Amino acid sequence: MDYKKAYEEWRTNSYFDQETKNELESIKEDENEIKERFYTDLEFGTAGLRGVIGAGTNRMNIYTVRRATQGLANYIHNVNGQSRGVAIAYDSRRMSPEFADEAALCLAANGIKAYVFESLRPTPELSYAVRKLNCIAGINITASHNPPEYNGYKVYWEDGAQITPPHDNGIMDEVKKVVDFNTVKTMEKEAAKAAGLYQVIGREIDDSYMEELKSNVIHWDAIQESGKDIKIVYSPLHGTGNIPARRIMKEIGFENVHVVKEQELPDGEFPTVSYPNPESEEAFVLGVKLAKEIDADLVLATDPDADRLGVRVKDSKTGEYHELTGNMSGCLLADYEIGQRKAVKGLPDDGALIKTIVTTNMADAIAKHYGVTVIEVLTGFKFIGQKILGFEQKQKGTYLFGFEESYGCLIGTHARDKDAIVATMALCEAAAYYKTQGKTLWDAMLAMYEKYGYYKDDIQSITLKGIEGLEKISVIMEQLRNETPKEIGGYRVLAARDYKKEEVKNLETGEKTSTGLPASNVLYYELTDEAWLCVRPSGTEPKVKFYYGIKGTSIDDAERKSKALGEEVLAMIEKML
Ligand SMILES: O=P([O-])(O)O[C@H]1O[C@H](COP(=O)(O)O)[C@@H](O)[C@H](O)[C@H]1O
Ligand SMILES: [Mg+2]
Repeated sequence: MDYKKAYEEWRTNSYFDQETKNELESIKEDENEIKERFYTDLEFGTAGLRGVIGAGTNRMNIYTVRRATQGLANYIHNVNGQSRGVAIAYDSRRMSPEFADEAALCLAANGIKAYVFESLRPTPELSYAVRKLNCIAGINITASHNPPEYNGYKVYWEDGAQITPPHDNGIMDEVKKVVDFNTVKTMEKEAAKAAGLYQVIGREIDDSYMEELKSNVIHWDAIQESGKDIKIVYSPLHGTGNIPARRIMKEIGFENVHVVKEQELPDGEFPTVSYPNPESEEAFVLGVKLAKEIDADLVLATDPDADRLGVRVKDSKTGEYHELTGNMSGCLLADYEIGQRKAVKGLPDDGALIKTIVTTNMADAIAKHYGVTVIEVLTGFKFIGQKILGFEQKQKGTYLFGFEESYGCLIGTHARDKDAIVATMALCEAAAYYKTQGKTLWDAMLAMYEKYGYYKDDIQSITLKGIEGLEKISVIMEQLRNETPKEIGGYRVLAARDYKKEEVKNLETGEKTSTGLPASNVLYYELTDEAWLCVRPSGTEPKVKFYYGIKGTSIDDAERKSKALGEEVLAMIEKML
């Protein structure tokens, strides 16, 4: 893309507003900034569009949001779905309500009805609303847990999952075809409302969403018995979780919930953290502080769009609060949900647990224990959603549970994206259930290690921003791709999977087989002693991620092995930078 030409167009064309032009004027001496903003169009990644808010083609602003929506509208017309409408939600970020309205009014101007939530809502509720309202698609304006300068645009198809092939490519192609901004339609809100093309939604969807969640409770008896004794600290991290997470806990019988006041209200600047990711240590500082003051059993935090649930659980022996990673809380919930479902009503013959290629191998051990099939997909909850649709259509299988490496799981099939509200509900229920057995969630976690093995998984992510960062990430990937390591951290490489080439190479025999998954820029090394390492560029943040896992013989052994491999991985990264 000729970035100078694009920059000039945005500065001079009467289509763009004065504020945008002023912003662009202020960078006229900064060649690099101009290039960063205009060298490309913002592209769809793991979870739709995500970018820094500001003027430019590679930024999130009303023009790029309208353009993406015009492409979506064109695609909806291509498949003749215009009569079904599109559900739209947004989070607590800067510009989120404005972008939601821009999307709605672009759709309306294209004759497609928009159902817009009256105020902020979680991602999983939007996913639910798409199916509930029989919409053809859905949009959520959110950049999840990214830093405050970001916003984003998640796109859902009629099944309630984020777009995957063929719709993602179809939509992206339509977006690319929108080259002239004057072909992007919009209309006035009052006119859209009068024409019945802009409908506000809220309460009815909230109520039925809550009912759907509750239908997944297995042990009402346990909640009744010990729910009120469990003390919970909860933080919505300034996002959308506050109302729904508290509502579900209250409605199922957890009354002893203490909200982190400083993080209670929606605020797109996320003033108490540098970025609102429950996976970061700082997100839990205030929550754990409050937990210690009141002696809480668990600390929960949802990310701004409430699809990730972060967890800390109290160790009754030491009084310490242990972090549960996404893998750990995912396993805890998988074991509880599948195990208790089996005990209470039995499992379907074709029950399946869905994980991604970077989810812990403990998931496989759990599935094996309950005689359940494991299905592996690429990173991105959308691929788990895609499997659920497959089960509904023609593929054999019944969805039991699905989870990722990062925080994110889904209990039930009401939503087709990860759901931190239902996860909050299930985790509280599990805490109540284990309490009736005299155990804490941490005890349950320890019991799982004993039962399934001491799996420990971790990640090292390196942030590499901008055009230069992208290039570095691509150099790292190519370097590894061209020179397969024979050994990593003292473990021999048994097989190297190159998901881009869709190929698994057995390093001992030289034999090549297929990965069985669609092409994706991911490298995966199977190591001796059930260890592994996987490298992929993030599709939501300017990062390259190194995921790894080991299996130990005790907690201490696993800690030691994981730390050692982590150091080796860091040294490897250091060398490549
Ligand atoms: O950011 P969220 O909570 O929407 O989560 C999104 O990004 C995560 C990380 O993706 P990546 O490793 O490509 O950055 C994905 O696992 C998840 O499925 C996706 O919805
Ligand atoms: Mg999120």
